[in-house]
Amino acid sequence: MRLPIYIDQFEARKRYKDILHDTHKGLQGHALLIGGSYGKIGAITLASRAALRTGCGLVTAFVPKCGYEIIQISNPEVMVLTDVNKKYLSDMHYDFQPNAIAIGPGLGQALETQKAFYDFLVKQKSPLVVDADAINILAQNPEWLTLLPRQSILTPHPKELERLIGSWCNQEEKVTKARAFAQRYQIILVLKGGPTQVVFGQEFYENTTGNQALATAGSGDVLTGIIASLLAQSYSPIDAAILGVFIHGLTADLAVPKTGYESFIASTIIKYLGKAFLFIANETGIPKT
Ligand SMILES: NC(=O)C1=CN([C@@H]2O[C@H](COP(=O)(O)OP(=O)(O)OC[C@H]3O[C@@H](n4cnc5c(N)ncnc54)[C@H](O)[C@@H]3O)[C@@H](O)[C@H]2O)[C@@H](O)CC1
Ligand SMILES: Nc1ncnc2c1ncn2[C@@H]1O[C@H](COP(=O)(O)OP(=O)(O)O)[C@@H](O)[C@H]1O
Ligand SMILES: [Mg+2]
Repeated sequence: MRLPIYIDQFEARKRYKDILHDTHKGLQGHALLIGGSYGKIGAITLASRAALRTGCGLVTAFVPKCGYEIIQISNPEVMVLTDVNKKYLSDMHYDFQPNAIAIGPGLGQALETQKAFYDFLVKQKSPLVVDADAINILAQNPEWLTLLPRQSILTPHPKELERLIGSWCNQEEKVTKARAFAQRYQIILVLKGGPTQVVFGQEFYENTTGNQALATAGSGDVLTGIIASLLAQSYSPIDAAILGVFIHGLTADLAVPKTGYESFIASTIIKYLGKAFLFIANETGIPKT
C-alpha cells in the first residue's frame, strides 16, 4: 500500500488563509447546516456553533420546528430556518444561496426525510459536506450517490463507512475500497477514526492530530461544522477537509493537558478552536511554509 501524506502542521499551514483586515461578514461566507430531529437537535446546534467559531461570517441552521427555540437560545449568533414538520425534516426549502452546505447531523432517517434529501440532492450543484444520517440514507439508496456534486465531502465513522462500502478485512482493504468508491463518485472521503484518513483521487492522507478524548458524543458533528465553515470561506473541498481534520484533532491535543480525557466533550473542541487557529496562524513562532 502507498504511504499516506501525513497531515501535519506544515500541511495545515500551507493551506491556511489569513483573515483579511478589511473583510466583513458578507465576505466571510455563509454556511447552511441542515439536520436535527426530535431529541437530536444537539447535533446541529454543535455543528452550527463550530461553524461560527471556525470563522465563517454567517451561519444558518435548517431544522424541524422543534429545534427552533433550542438553537436560537443556545446559539444566538446562528440564524434558524424551520421545516413545516415538527419532529423531522420533510422539505429542505430555503430561498438564499449559501456558500456551503452540510447535511446530516441528527437528521434521522424517516421516509419523508429520505424523500426530502433526494429532492435536495437533485437541485445541488456545489460541493456538500455529507455526514451521519445523510450518509446512512445514501447507503440505503446507493443509486442516489451519482447525484452528489463533484468533490462533495463525506465524513463517515467506521460503521457509516461499512454501511456505504461494505466490510473490510484489514486496513489495506479498507483504503483500497474507499479509494475506489471515492473515485467512482468523484468525492472526498474523510474516514474518521484514530487516526482519521482522507481519500481524494489518487491521494491518501493521514491526520497526525487528535486523541481518545474525541471519543465523545457530538465530536463528529463539530467536525462537520468546521469543514462546512472552511468550505463557505472559499477553501477548496480538499483543503477544507484536510485543514478541518487537523484543527479538530489539534483542539484535543491542546486541551487534554488541562481537561484530561474524561471531561473533554464536544463543546470543548469548540472552546479550543481559538487556540488551534492561533497555533496554525503562526503565533507559535514556527515559520509558515
Ligand atoms: N447530541 C446529539 O444530538 C447527538 C446526535 N448524534 C446523531 O445521532 C445519529 C446517530 O449517530 P451515531 O453515530 O450515534 O449512530 P450510528 O448507528 O451511525 O453509529 C453507532 C455505531 O457505530 C459504531 N461506531 C461509531 N464509531 C466507531 C468507531 N470509531 N469504530 C468502530 N465503530 C464505531 C458504534 O459502536 C455503534 O455500533 C446521527 O444523526 C448523529 O449525528 C450523535 O452525533 C451524538 C450526539
Ligand atoms: N480514539 C480516537 N482517537 C482520535 N480521534 C477519535 C477517536 N475516537 C473518535 N475520534 C474522532 O471523533 C469524531 C467522532 O465522530 P462521530 O463518530 O461521527 O461522532 P458523533 O456522531 O457523535 O458526532 C471523529 O472525528 C473521530 O475521528
Ligand atoms: Mg457522527
